[in-house]
Amino acid sequence: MKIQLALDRLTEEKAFEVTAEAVDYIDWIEIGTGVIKEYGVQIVSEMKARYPHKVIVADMKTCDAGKHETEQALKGGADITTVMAFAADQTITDALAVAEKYGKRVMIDLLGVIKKADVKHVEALGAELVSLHFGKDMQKKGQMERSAFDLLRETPQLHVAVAGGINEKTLPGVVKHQPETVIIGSAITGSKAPGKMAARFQRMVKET
Ligand SMILES: O=C([C@H](O)CO)[C@H](O)[C@H](O)COP(=O)(O)O
Repeated sequence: MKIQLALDRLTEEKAFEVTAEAVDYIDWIEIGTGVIKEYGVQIVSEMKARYPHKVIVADMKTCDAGKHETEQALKGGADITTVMAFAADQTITDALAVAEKYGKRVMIDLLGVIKKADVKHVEALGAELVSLHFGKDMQKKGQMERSAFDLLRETPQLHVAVAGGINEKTLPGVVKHQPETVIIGSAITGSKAPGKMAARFQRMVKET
């Protein structure tokens, strides 16, 4: 199981500082949506230049202009870019076509999706990687339900990442479902010792 470090709500300086501390214990580095909005795709390029051997995820959360935004992210150095599942079919297929051209990937963000049929639909469009996502604002009023994974029951071929308030307490419940990737943001970036915290998550993932 891989760990994707989500760099959200951080200054550029802090994002690189946290990454430097945590990088040995994580697999994928995500440049969060807000960080991209603040600094542009340039920060994705800088992260790739700094860590060429790491998979860089640009959390673009594209919901329109799929071709253009996917080009921006992947040409900018991302290995994976995110597109919202609720986007138009054309947005998703355009993004997937660009990713194929570059030999890279699109992660379809299932934020807000509640029907298995919608997951089947994005799979039918060609998606192979999705993220089960309990959003930041949703986290203000609760946490990911244990039943969240039911959404993926009819699409077992999909590669799955899981995100949304994952911390030391909730990680075991997530790991039980054996997603390929756990996306962890604030539990690492908000820690006083991000490196130690990332190492702890790595141990937990390996042991469970
Ligand atoms: O995608 C995310 C969110 O929508 C903010 O852009 C986060 O990367 C994801 O939720 C992981 O962060 P934490 O919830 O802080 O672990």
